[in-house]
Amino acid sequence: MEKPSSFSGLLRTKSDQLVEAVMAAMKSPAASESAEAGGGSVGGTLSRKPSKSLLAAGSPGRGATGGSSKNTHIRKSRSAQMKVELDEVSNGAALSRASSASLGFSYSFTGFTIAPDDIADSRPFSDDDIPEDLEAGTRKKTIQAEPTLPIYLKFTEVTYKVILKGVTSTVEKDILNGISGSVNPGEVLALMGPSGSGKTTLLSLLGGRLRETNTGGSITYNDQPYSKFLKSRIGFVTQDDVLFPHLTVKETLTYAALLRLPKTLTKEEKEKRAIDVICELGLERCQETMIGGSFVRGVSGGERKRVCIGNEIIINPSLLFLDEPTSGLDSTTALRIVEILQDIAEAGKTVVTTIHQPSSRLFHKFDKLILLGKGSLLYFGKASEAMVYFSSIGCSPLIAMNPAEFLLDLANGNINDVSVPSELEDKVGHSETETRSGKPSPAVVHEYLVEAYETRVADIEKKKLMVPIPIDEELKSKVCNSKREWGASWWEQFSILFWRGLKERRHDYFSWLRITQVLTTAVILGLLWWKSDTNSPKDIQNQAGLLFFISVFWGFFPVFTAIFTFPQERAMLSKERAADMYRLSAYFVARSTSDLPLDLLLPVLFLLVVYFMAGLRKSAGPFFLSMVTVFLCIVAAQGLGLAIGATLMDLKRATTLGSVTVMTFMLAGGYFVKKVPVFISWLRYLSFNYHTYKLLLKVQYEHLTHSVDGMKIDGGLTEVGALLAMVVGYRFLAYLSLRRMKLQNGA
Ligand SMILES: Nc1ncnc2c1ncn2[C@@H]1O[C@H](COP(=O)(O)OP(=O)(O)OP(=O)(O)O)[C@@H](O)[C@H]1O
Repeated sequence: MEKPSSFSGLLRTKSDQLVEAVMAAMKSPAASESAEAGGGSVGGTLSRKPSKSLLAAGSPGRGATGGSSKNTHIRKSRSAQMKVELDEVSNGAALSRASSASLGFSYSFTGFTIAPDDIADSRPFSDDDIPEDLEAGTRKKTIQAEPTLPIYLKFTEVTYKVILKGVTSTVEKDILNGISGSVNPGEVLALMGPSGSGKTTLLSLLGGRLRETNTGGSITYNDQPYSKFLKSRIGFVTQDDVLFPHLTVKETLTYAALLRLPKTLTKEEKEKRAIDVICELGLERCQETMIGGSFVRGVSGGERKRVCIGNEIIINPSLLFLDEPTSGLDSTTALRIVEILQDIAEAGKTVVTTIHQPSSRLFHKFDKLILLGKGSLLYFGKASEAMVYFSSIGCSPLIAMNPAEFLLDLANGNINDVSVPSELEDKVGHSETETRSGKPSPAVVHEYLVEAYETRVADIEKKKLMVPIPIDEELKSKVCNSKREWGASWWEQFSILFWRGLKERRHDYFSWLRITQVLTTAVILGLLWWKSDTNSPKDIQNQAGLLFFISVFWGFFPVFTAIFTFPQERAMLSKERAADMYRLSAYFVARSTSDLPLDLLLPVLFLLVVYFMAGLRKSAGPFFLSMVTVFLCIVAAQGLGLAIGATLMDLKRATTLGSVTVMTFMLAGGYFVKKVPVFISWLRYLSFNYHTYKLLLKVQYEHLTHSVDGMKIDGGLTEVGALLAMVVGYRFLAYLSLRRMKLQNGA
């Protein structure tokens, strides 16, 4: 084919041809079929590569179906005739091709107007959006070209309910009521339905992310139940973009590659894979840009979504689940994302996606469709046959509308612009609104649609699900393998997570605010205790106040910084653990040590200022021992913060408990209360302030006295032992709490 002078030039030429083809289609039913067939090739030229659904829509088989349903309608009424034309639009896809080719201009003929939604959806790709090499056809599309284990997903009579506990009673709520369907390698299944209809719940169940006792029915992968093996074969893009805001696009994908790709690949090969995914998703221009978040400006919403998809497709998954990948994106970006999904499916993967309100262009790109309404199945089958099915049960749009909009209206029970069969019209109730509108209530429409699907289609579809999948037993049994395959050894995981943690928090790391805060406190303390001496017991007591403050200061801050560690990363941890990216122990050790360098640098600066300004014991030994004591206090206090955060996983509750604990430990630290009742005196042994204070007293005054202000100065080993036990014990508690969280999530 002759190369057009520009991409938009090509589109304009083809759109003119399409307008003619569509006009011919509108004039005669027979001509509509030939127009469709002709349109197929045009549509193929329009998309960046021949789209499966467009080509399929142009096939004689599908055209014939659209034609026969149309003839039935023509015999009915004038409004039915209108419907016929609309059916032709949606089923034959000729007009949808025309609308996508019309590229933003509206046209009206024979009383038919392209729906405004379609026009809005028909914005052209800008030439800038098309990478030059791709446009010229020199770049080979490589998305996920490597073969993977094909996975056939089948689900029968899937149910899910939640138990809602009220103050006085417990209520069971059905979220899904017997959903059945299937999707094969090479296909994209779209889950559609109004908000709250159960799309996310169904997707989570299919993706193995929701495995609770209150589920029913069967979900099989190559006719086998879910196994741990699948965790590393499934990509799951969640509705919310869970990414580290301070990593760049390239860093995000590189760390994902290093952690998730199999050990058989070298580090260089994994890094190259990340670059390939960047190119394949068209993220080259923003690869060095930070992801960004609520407070940091970063990549755009569409780019962020593509990074999320990249994070999952980097492992070349056999099954890819996406929860509303196009929400909040403009129609052109949404189209690009759906085209990427098509590419992935065409490479032999199985793709399931929820979608809120796709434009007509997007709708025609899905192979299969599930329409849910209030947790019940209203339609499962080929997306291209959805309109035919609803026509067959007497529901068709009365005005031109995007098929997805029509289906969502139906699923919502809104039949304002929909012709309905007489049996449904007869069910108009006596309520004021129903009498006024002359339409049955949404609940009645819902009931009718559920019943229609149950009686006309469900059994046929269920029988199809009984047919064994066409792959050999060896491949089927692979899915049953419950052995986990880690992408990296424990040490590699630790080191990758450690460096990732450092990079993510690099902006915090040398935060001048923190350094200024610590130095200012040190200077104020130095001035208040300026050149203090130890000539008398009273002077020693005065100086001891400074030592107690140091033990409180370095016990307080680490608790409150560590409390945030796990609750803040909860979503990321759940997501990555669900994908078996690393061992929890590797993450835990990396995360709890990656902040240590700065946490230990700040007290050095602090002590250098305070120690010499306040005139503490001037020799190297006491200085370094004081430093080690403060280090021990910090690491023990951090342990407590980690344990509280990991146990509660809720910042509000954790900070409340943290402040009560820190205050109690400070009071039991031995400075304020001298005569503690015996029954509560054990509390001081739990206080890191108490042990730190005793050690600091020992370091400063053991050569002068045996006790300071009633505190006995002794060997110090007990205090060191107690602090070390806290360092390990609190961390162990934090680790166990994280494990428990994992079990609760079923990940
Ligand atoms: N754990 C739960 N407790 C109570 N209700 C729940 C729970 N999980 C889901 N639901 C309810 O189940 C219904 C379906 O939720 P789901 O998130 O699957 O809907 P959705 O179709 O994905 O909605 P949206 O399009 O708005 O994301 C909603 O009414 C939701 O409130």
